[in-house]
Amino acid sequence: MDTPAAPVTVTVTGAAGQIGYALLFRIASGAMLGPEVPVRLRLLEVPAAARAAEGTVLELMDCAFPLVAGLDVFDDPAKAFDGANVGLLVGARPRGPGMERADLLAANGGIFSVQGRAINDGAAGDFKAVVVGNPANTNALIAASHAPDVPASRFTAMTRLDHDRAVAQLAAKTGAPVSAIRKVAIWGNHSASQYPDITHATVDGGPATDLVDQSWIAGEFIPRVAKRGAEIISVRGGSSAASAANAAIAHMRLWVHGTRAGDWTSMAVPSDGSYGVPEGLVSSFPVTTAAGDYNIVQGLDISVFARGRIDASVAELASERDAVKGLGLV
Ligand SMILES: NC(=O)C1=CN([C@@H]2O[C@H](COP(=O)(O)OP(=O)(O)OC[C@H]3O[C@@H](n4cnc5c(N)ncnc54)[C@H](O)[C@@H]3O)[C@@H](O)[C@H]2O)C=CC1
Ligand SMILES: O=C([O-])CC(=O)C(=O)O
Repeated sequence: MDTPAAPVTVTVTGAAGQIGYALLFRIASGAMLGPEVPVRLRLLEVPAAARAAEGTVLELMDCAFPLVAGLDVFDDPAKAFDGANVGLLVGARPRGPGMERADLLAANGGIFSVQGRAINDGAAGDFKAVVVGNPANTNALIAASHAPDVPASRFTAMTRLDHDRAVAQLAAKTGAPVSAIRKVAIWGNHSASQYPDITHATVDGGPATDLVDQSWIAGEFIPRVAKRGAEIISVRGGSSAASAANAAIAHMRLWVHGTRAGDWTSMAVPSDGSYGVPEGLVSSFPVTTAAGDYNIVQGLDISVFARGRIDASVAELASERDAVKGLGLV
C-alpha cells in the first residue's frame, strides 16, 4: 500500500477577500497540489476581517473535503506563516480615493515587509510564495528583501492571469481551442506596461504569427491583455476574482508539478540578468518548471519591437523599486 503524502501547510493571506473566497475551496479540493496531497490551510487576515475568515472556515468544514488536514485563522503573520510550505500572498491594501502611487507602495510595503520577516523566521525550508496582491512584483521584492535567510528565488509574483488572458485572446482570434496553444509569454510588470508576447507561440504546432498580423498584435491583442484588469472592473463592477484565483492555483500547481513538454508558463521571478533585465527586479519571464524548481527560458530571439516593450515595463519596475528603496522598504 502507498504511504499517504504528508500534509502540506498552505498560508493564504487576504483570506476573507474576494480572491481568497474563490481560492480556498479549490485548494482544499486538491486542485493546486493534487488529489493525493492533504493540506493544512492557514488563513491570515487583518483583525477586522478575521471573523469573516472564520465564516469561510465554517463553510470549508461543511464541504467535508477529504484532503483538509487543518483549518486555522490568524491575525498575526508570525503564527500564520509558522511552518508554511506554500504562501499565497493575496491580501493587500487597495488604492483608495486620493491615494498616490507612493502612498500605495508605502501601505503595501508595511504589509509585505512584516510578512517577509514572518516567513524568514518561521516558514519551512522548502517555502515557496506567489504574491498576488498589487503591486505584485514590487510587493514580492519587498517580502524577499525582509527574508534574508530564504532564497529570493522563492518569492515570485503572479502573471499567470495575464498569460491565461493572452492564451484566451489568441484562441478566440484564431478559432483554435486553448489546448492547441503553447509558448505564449508575459514579460515585465503585472501592469498595463507588461508585454504579452506571441512571437514564439504555436497554434496546433505552427507559428501563431502565421495566423494573425502585426497590426492585430500591436493594436488589439497587447492592449486588450495588458488592460484586461481594468476592462473586468468596468464590466463586472469589481476586479477579477475567480480568474485571479484560478491563475494563482495554476502558478503554484505548475511550480510544484512542472510545465508540460513543449510548453512554458509565465512567472514574475527575481531576475538573474537574463534578457538584460537588471538582476533582482521581480520581472515576468517565460519559465519552465520541474520538481519544484523553475528556470527562465534562455536563448529566445528578442525583436526590436519586443526589446522596446520589455525595456519600458522593466523601467517601470525599476522606478517602483527606487520608490520603495526611498521609503526604506528594500
Ligand atoms: N496579480 C494579479 O494578476 C491580480 C492581483 N489582484 C490583486 O489581488 C489583491 C486582492 O484582491 P481581492 O481579493 O479582490 O481584494 P479584497 O479587497 O476583496 O480582499 C483583500 C483582503 O486582504 C485583506 N488584507 C489586507 N491587508 C492584509 C494583511 N496585512 N494581512 C492579511 N490580509 C490583509 C483585507 O482585509 C481583505 O479581506 C488586490 O491587491 C488586487 O489588486 C487582483 C487580480 C489579479
Ligand atoms: O487590475 C486590477 O486592479 C486587478 C488586476 O491586477 C488584474 O485584474 O489584473
